[in-house]
Amino acid sequence: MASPPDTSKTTKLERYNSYIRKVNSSKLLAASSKLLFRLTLLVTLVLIFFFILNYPPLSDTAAAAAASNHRVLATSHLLSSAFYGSGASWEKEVRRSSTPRKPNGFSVLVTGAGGFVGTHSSLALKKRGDGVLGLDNFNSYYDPSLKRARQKVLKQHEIFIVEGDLNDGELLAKLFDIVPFTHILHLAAQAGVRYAMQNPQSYVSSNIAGFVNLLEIAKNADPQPSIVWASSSSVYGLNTENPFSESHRTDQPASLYAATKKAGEEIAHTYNHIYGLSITGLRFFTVYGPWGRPDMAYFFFTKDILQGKSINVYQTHDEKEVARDFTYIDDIVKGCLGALDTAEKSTGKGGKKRGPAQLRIYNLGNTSPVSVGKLVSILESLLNVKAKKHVIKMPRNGDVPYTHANVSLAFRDFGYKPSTDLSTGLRKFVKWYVSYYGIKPRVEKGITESN
Ligand SMILES: O=C(O)[C@H]1O[C@H](OP(=O)(O)OP(=O)(O)OC[C@H]2O[C@@H](n3ccc(=O)[nH]c3=O)[C@H](O)[C@@H]2O)[C@H](O)[C@@H](O)[C@@H]1O
Repeated sequence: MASPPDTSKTTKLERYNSYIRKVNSSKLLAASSKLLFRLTLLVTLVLIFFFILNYPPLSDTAAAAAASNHRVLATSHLLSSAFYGSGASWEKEVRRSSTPRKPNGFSVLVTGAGGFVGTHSSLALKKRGDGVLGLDNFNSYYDPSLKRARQKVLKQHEIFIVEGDLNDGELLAKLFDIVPFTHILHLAAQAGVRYAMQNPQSYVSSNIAGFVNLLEIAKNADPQPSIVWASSSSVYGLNTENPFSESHRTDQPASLYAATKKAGEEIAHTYNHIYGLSITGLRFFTVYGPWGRPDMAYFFFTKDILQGKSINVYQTHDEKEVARDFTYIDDIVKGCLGALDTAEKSTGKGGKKRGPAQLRIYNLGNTSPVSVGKLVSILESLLNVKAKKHVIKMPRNGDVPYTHANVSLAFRDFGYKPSTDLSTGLRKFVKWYVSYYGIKPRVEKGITESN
């Protein structure tokens, strides 16, 4: 009888193989569950991170605004690189918006296009046939819904705002890859004199680091654009000569805000000197008007007076009235366009200077200072409400007692001639304010009576 084949060896081998398979599969299982665990942990951490960044929601209080502002800047910086320009349609929008409609029209990058002066200037440029591309990070220094409402208006006029931060070099470089901008109107900034004591870093980040970043990109661009940018009357600081002329001292800033704007003027000198960038700085004097900034006195006085809240009216330490050369937005826009129109071409190419380039500084004011007390009484009559005034000594918060512009240089070079007095300008502002916030009936009488 034939003996059955000896299978003991193959059985052993099979058992051994099956053992190895089991070990391997349990190792695989362990490894994949480890991987799954790590992945879950990562996703949870990312979710927590974004939750923290976006919470609490926007608040009115200055402290919350400060924190929130920083968060938004940080998020916008992180997100913009990841999400901008994610497609052909985005690039198409960028090109379409920045293409001029008239022959020899400009192609202007307007930074801070969601801001007060940015919105008005963008509209004016677009209306006359220039191409305009906006850039804004929509931070929450003041109510972002107002910036979004301005963005809507720009969109209706076919102006596209790229959402991103000045400090995002990758984004800026990409924009210059797509569009050969002829000009930059640089209005993005951390504004406000008093807020600099609460959030000093935001001034350094926008007004210094952001400006340098923009100039770095501009100097490398081919063609190099001409640059017009917003400085501030606050650079005159403790200057006592009157009215303020561009030749007066600007080395005694009274606030960090003023110091960062003054730094911007010096930085502009450097980039002009080394790289041949054509740069014009405009010293704005307390700009006001429809679609204005809610952090400014005329704006929050209006809100507080209507709500029956008291307002603080500052006076100097020797009990004199505090006054400002309040300048209406339409005059400022004319000044911006005049500066753009007379800006010469930059002379450099690919980061190299090829000859001397234009470097200018101009005051854009109203040439007629008005006391804060008078501002309040104009508002009272327009709003038809008596203000609850607290006259107090100006806190030591960076404010200066008085501003007054001499604008003869801007008049000489581009015919700048402010034409709106404070009462007329405030009436236009109040008209806009009540219609924007839907409170027209209460103040209709005041606006019509003061017509
Ligand atoms: O022209 C400028 O350079 C600056 O103008 C404004 O700064 P400021 O003139 O201080 O404007 P507001 O903050 O609106 O103050 C206007 C006046 O009201 C006074 N004020 C402000 C706040 C307040 O509670 N009470 C009060 O009397 C201020 O002292 C000042 O005289 C802007 O906020 C700055 O961004 C800009 O650069």
